[in-house]
Amino acid sequence: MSVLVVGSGNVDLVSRVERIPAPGETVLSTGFATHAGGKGNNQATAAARANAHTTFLGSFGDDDNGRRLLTSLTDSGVRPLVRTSTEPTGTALITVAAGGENAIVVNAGANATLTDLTDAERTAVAEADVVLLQLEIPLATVTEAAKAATGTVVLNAAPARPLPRDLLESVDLLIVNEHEAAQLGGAEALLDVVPRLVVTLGAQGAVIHTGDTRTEVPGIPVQVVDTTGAGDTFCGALVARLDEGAALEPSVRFATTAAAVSVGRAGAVPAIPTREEIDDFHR
Ligand SMILES: Nc1ncnc2c1ncn2[C@@H]1O[C@H](COP(=O)(O)OP(=O)(O)OP(=O)(O)O)[C@@H](O)[C@H]1O
Repeated sequence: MSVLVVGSGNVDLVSRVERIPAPGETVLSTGFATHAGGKGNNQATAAARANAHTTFLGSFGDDDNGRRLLTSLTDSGVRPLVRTSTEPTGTALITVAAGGENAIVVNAGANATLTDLTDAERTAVAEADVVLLQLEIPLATVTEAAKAATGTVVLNAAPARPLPRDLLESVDLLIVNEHEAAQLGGAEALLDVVPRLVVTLGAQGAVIHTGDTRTEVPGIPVQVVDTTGAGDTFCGALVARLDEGAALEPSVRFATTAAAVSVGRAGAVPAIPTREEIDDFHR
């Protein structure tokens, strides 16, 4: 069994400030850190740490940030199938104010060059048992991968944007948060096109929609430290369980536990739990 994640990799450059600077203004940072990020990178990491045999297909620059992402992926057990672009590795410049307010500038960089899959890339897509996609790479590539897949196609439609019908028709399972669900026309409209839908509800957990059935999976109460990447942990863990042959409901319960562990810890990638940590959570 195997999971292929086709998606983005970014390096997050995070500066803490007293307040967000106004245009033209310079403020001094009170702390700085860089982290591996991007939804594709995070979700591949989550799937691999949950024990799935995971490959990541993406595009990084020939630069220190790209090498950093590759190291982060391989350290988590992900097999990288990564192009080297002449564009720089994607970055997110994140400014976080003391009150929690933030201002973010994203440069897609190499992620935007992940177009026109090569024969080897199409073969990897076709051979995967589960293909997991998000929307931080060109939409045409997401659609191309969804159509080339022969296994289960899971789309996390984030960040939200209008989706072509032929993409949705290739999706077996759609995962969205409640804002994305609303932006895409609501659960009922989506279920006209996709057979299975999971809507995540933050601390409340998630709802599974399949045909006429609606199943609520409650969130697990935890002391919240940092919710960054909770959605990515949820998606990666969910596909790891699906890939083992588990049904959707137990897979969503497993993902809810994994995401709860991650919100109890700081950061995105550092907070993503291993299989052992997820299994131990209830003991
Ligand atoms: N405060 C919380 N307590 C427990 N679990 C949480 C909490 N917040 C999120 N989760 C878990 O993470 C899952 C995804 O969270 P959410 O619905 O906020 O998605 P998201 O908006 O994509 O997340 P993010 O953008 O913060 O990564 C939820 O379904 C839930 O299982």
